[in-house]
Amino acid sequence: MINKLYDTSLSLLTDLYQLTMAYGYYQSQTAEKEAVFNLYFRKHPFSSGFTVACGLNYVIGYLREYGLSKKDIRYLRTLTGNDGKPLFDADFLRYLAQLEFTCDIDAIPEGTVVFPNEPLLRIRGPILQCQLLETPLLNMVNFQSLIATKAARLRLAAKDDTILEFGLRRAQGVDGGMTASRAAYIGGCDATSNVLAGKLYGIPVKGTHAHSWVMSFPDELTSFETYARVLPNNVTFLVDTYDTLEGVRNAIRVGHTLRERGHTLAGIRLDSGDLAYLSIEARKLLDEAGFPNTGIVASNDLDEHIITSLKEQGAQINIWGVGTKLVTAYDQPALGGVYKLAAIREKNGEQTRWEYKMKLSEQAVKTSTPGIQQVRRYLDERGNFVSDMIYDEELQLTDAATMIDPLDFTRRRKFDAGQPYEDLLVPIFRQGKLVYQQPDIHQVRARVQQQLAGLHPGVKRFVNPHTYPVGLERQLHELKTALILKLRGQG
Ligand SMILES: Nc1ncnc2c1ncn2[C@@H]1O[C@H](COP(=O)(O)OP(=O)(O)OP(=O)(O)O)[C@@H](O)[C@H]1O
Ligand SMILES: O=P(O)(O)OC[C@H]1O[C@H](OP(=O)(O)OP(=O)(O)O)[C@H](O)[C@@H]1O
Ligand SMILES: O=C(O)c1cccnc1
Repeated sequence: MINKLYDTSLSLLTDLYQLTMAYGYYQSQTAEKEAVFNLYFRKHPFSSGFTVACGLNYVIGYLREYGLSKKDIRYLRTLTGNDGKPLFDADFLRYLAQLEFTCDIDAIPEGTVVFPNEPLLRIRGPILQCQLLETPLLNMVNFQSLIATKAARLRLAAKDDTILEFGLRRAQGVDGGMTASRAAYIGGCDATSNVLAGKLYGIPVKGTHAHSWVMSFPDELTSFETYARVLPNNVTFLVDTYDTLEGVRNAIRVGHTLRERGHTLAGIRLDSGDLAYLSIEARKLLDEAGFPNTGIVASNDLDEHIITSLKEQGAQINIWGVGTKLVTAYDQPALGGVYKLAAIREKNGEQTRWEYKMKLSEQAVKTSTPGIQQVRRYLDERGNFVSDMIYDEELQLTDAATMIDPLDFTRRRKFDAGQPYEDLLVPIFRQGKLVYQQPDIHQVRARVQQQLAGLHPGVKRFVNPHTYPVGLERQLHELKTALILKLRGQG
């Protein structure tokens, strides 16, 4: 899908330092060393209690087409170092030209609610390949997860109302607009105004009309009459160009004509002023005139907090048009996902064994977790999510397990063998071959709502949400502690 937007190979969509490190691995004969990297984030965006995983579909599309083209190699040949000499030698460029993607990838499916420090993607394979993928995978997963989370929050605020995504004009460029429309639909929007997103992703497209339509006629009534004549099956009038409530009266006048011709006045749209007051007044006018089923759309810099407030004020709005603050993730424009090395397979004579790796940091939250990680989500008897435990697949895990709270090691939870669970990471690629049956976009969207239903309401509230419990399985915790002590020279 992503490759369709650009008439070029996207295999150079990476930071230069990935290529220089790849060159380093190649020249030091370690390029093929098996490694495991994890992609995870450390903090929810928007002070949210949850994040929605999104972007895997792009990752799959990217990796299926992976391979440097002749033009890519020609370009790399032109790169020079500080001394003006070529950065890469011819042997390395030949190696890159023949490079095929052969990694194993496991991932948490799109539409799953996820939490800090859980690997959303686990990449295992030759270290050179894993390294090259750091930047594109982060690029795809960070942004789409951010927007899907914002949209899921809008859905929580709007409850059963319709949400239309109107963001394309304010989005961060062409691809930002496209991926935002996709992620917004997955997160819970019902339709987009972005027609290319409709075509490429199968998202329903919807819209009203702009002020310019009204302004291009001598008066508002004529503009509404003309619109209704041409598009009688798509009538939602923007009523605030001159005077909002007068606009509603004009909409009602044309609504009667539409009705006589067998059509309906589907809606009116408010785009300025006090949306609570105006929607209540508009609702009264519409009801009194016999249009109780005509919808009221509101737009104008909306976000989940304004929608919540408008609902508390009794606003009579049942369709929310949301643009700028959704597609730009206005209050937090990036998710800080990272990609960290967790293990390398070392040779010891004929034997090989995993050597676990971790990054220490002055800040405890920035210390990475080593190991071949999997996430086990424990459920209660009704299928509600109880807690997530990160464990190491290489360590023997019996069905009964103890989870340690990473912020307070004295806090432990025991799960007995009968406790239902689901392991979240599923195989996506094996040896570079896709082994995953991809759900369609509508199934992913439905999954978000199923997942949100599994979360305690406290985790979903906007103000000081409850922290969903995520911990390390005891053996992994002990291994991590031992490794920290060793790296600090105290082990
Ligand atoms: N009753 C309300 N309660 C809370 N927020 C509201 C209410 N009515 C409108 N808003 C929000 O307040 C902000 C109003 O912004 P602003 O003052 O720029 O709009 P406006 O002057 O009415 O319209 P515009 O400048 O776009 O023509 C918008 O984000 C809007 O969604
Ligand atoms: O407010 P947003 O959430 O971004 O939603 C999209 C906005 O785009 C349109 O207005 P436009 O930007 O053309 O002009 P306006 O701001 O003057 O209404 C529309 O009328 C909305 O107000
Ligand atoms: O269809 C609409 O009403 C619309 C589309 C894009 C931006 N604002 C509004």
